[in-house]
Formats: sequence, C-alpha cells, structure tokens
Amino acid sequence: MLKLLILDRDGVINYDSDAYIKSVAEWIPLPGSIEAIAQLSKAGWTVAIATNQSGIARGYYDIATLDAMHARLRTLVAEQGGEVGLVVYCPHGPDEGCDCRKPKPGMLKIIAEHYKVPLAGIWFVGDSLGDLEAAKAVDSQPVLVKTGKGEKTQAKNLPVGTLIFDDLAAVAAELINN
Ligand SMILES: O=P(O)(O)OC[C@@H](O)[C@H]1O[C@@H](OP(=O)(O)O)[C@@H](O)[C@@H](O)[C@@H]1O
Ligand SMILES: [Mg+2]
Ligand SMILES: [Zn+2]
Repeated sequence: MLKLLILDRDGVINYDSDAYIKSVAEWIPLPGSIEAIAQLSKAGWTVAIATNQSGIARGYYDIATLDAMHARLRTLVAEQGGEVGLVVYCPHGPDEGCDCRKPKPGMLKIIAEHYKVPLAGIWFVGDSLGDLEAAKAVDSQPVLVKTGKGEKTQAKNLPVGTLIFDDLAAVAAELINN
C-alpha cells in the first residue's frame, strides 16, 4: 500500500508567525525540513500537506501568493531529489463553518480520497492542537513536532496516543529507519 505521510505546513515545514506568512519572502523553511521531505520522498513516501490558510479570508494575501509559496517548496524539495505530493489548503475564516478548516478532518479526507488509501493510522504531523484533533477525528496518528507552536501545544491536553518529536527531521528519521 502507498506509504502516505501528511504534514501541516506552518510551524512544521516553514517558520510560522502570529502575523501570518503573507509572502514568499516570509515563507522560510525550518532547518532540515526540506531535506527531510526529500529523504522521505526518495525512501518511497508520498508526502502530502494539509494547511489552514485563513489569511486568504482575512485578505492578508491572495491565492496566487499562496500558490507561489507552494511552488517554492516544490522547487526546493526537487533540488534535493524529492517531490511534494498533494497540497490542500483551507482558505476560509474561523467563522465560515467550512468542512475543511482544522480541527475538522476535511482536508485529510480529501488527501486520502485522492490517493485512495484509508486514513486509519496515517501519520499527520502538526504543531497545533487543531492538527492533532483533526488526525484523531479520522483515526489517523497524531504527531506533534516542537517547532512552530509545538512547544506551546505540548503543554495542552493532547489526544491520547499523540507521538512527539523535536522536528520534522526527527519524524523522517523515525519513518525511514524503522
Ligand atoms: O499551521 P497551518 O495550518 O499550516 O497554518 C497556520 C496559519 O494559517 C496561521 O493560522 C492562524 O490561525 P487562525 O487561522 O487565525 O485561527 C495563526 O495561528 C497564524 O499564526 C498561522 O500562521
Ligand atoms: Mg501549523
Ligand atoms: Zn475551509
């Protein structure tokens, strides 16, 4: 079966900011994250992304800018010999009642349907409690990294069974070496 890993974006792949990541210039990979995705990809993993992007609804940046950030991610990973799979984002605001904004699992379902794999046990790596709750809602494996908002999230009441790693590089090492 397909080896699928789903990642949150801000705070896992790139630095996050309470002021949102509003441009390609502000989209800066965390140390080791690009290499981790490339190594996973080269080891046969399909790496997909599920990211809340309420900054779109808030008018902080537009879809073209968001797409440019993801093109940059794809280029950087490709330069390391890897590739990025499906990127799904929720452009809605917290009050729009959409089905895709985490902690709802809508984006995880879209990704699973795209790759025709069950979500049960699939690792979803995030830095926020909403990421972990989205995973739990569809019986995926919640995985917390301590980058981004992760250290603050670690102090909260985490879903039972949440795995905790320092960063995405540590997650990749675990999956590739075991
Ligand atoms: O971590 P992912 O899902 O990739 O993206 C998170 C971002 O969309 C932004 O999400 C916002 O939350 P609100 O959407 O305003 O509740 C804030 O937490 C920002 O700091 C953060 O940059
Ligand atoms: Mg995040
Ligand atoms: Zn949405």
